[in-house]
Amino acid sequence: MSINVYSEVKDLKRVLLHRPGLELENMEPDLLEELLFEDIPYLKKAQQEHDYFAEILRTNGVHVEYVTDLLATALSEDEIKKQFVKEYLDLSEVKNQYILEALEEYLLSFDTKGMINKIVSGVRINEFKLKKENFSTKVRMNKQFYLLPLPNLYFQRDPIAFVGKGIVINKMMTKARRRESLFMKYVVKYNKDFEGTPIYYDMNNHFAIEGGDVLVLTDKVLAIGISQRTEPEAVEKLAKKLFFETDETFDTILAINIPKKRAYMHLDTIFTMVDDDKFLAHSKLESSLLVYVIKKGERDLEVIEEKASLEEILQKYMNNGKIKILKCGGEDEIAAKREQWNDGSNVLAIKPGVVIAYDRNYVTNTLLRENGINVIEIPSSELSRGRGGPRCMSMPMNRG
Ligand SMILES: NC(=[NH2+])NCCC[C@H](N)C(=O)O
Repeated sequence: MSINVYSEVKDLKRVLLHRPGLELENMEPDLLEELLFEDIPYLKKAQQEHDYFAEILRTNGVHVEYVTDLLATALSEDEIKKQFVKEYLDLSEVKNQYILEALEEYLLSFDTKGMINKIVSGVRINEFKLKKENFSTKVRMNKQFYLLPLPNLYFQRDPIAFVGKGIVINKMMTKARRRESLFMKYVVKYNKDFEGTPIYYDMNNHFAIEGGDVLVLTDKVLAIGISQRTEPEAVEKLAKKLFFETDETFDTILAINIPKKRAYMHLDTIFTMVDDDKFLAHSKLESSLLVYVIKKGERDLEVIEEKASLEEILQKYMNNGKIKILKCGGEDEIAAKREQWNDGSNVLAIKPGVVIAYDRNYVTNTLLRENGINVIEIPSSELSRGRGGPRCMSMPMNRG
């Protein structure tokens, strides 16, 4: 199977998801901020909503894969499984040797699927007794978890990004999510289905980048948000890699400087592509933006600073005078803010002009329809509580 992502809107053929599970039941109010949630979704409903989303994808001809299944296949050999657990624990906050040894033993006592589920849902302090204890273990264990859950895993958009025929394995900005990238790193390395997939960025790099900031506009142009989660150094490194060390067709990156705040989190929180010439964006984004246009020069990157509306910049660099930006929530300021908050701008295109959107954002969805977009709605009362929409919940592997 080869990766093929040269567009945000072309026919979606294969996609990566994670069905939310017990990790949501290990969230409690005191942990919410650290775990990047504002509220606790009700698991049973969240799963029903997620299954509906997956089914809509399937009925539209998209092959759905679950990251935990791909990982289980990758970890089928004991040695690889052990190596994964070691690397996973290295990325966690646990430093105490006795606790590390005990955790390793505990995790490896499960079969592979069970172990992966455990890693995702988190390990509570009361799950097992330490064989060796000392003063520091006592202090360290004065909390609820050895390993915190990964409640954000259902936002498969962020830990990696498939770009062209390769993969960007992200160094994630927050501690809460950093461990997530390891899943697909192991899949690409050890799951035969992904053999030969080139790696364009690795999570061991120092600078952060997250998939929600990476949009593949055409086979030439990428848009990457410089945001709360993605640093300019990471964009620069990726640009050099793509332009000069691969045979990819990309020659332009629009590095869009967006406010470094939670409401703007990733570029795709405020801006998604819905058709060959139509985008949906946060209503406040339209005016003037600073965009660094990174071009493939002869031997080095060439950077031009553009200060104009996003519409003008897209028209110019995508070479399409017809490009139009629709506003999330339309002209109604309150609706714009409400629907933006519930990821009204974060839709997933499955074909040019066909998108999957949360049903709750009805003002935006109506506006999309008035502009000729076919909107397929999915239920959203629980999934939306994690502040991510259909695009955040999915990672395309093949479009075309
Ligand atoms: N691509 C996205 N917009 N992802 C949204 C992720 C939301 C998640 N709770 C976080 O804070 O990381």
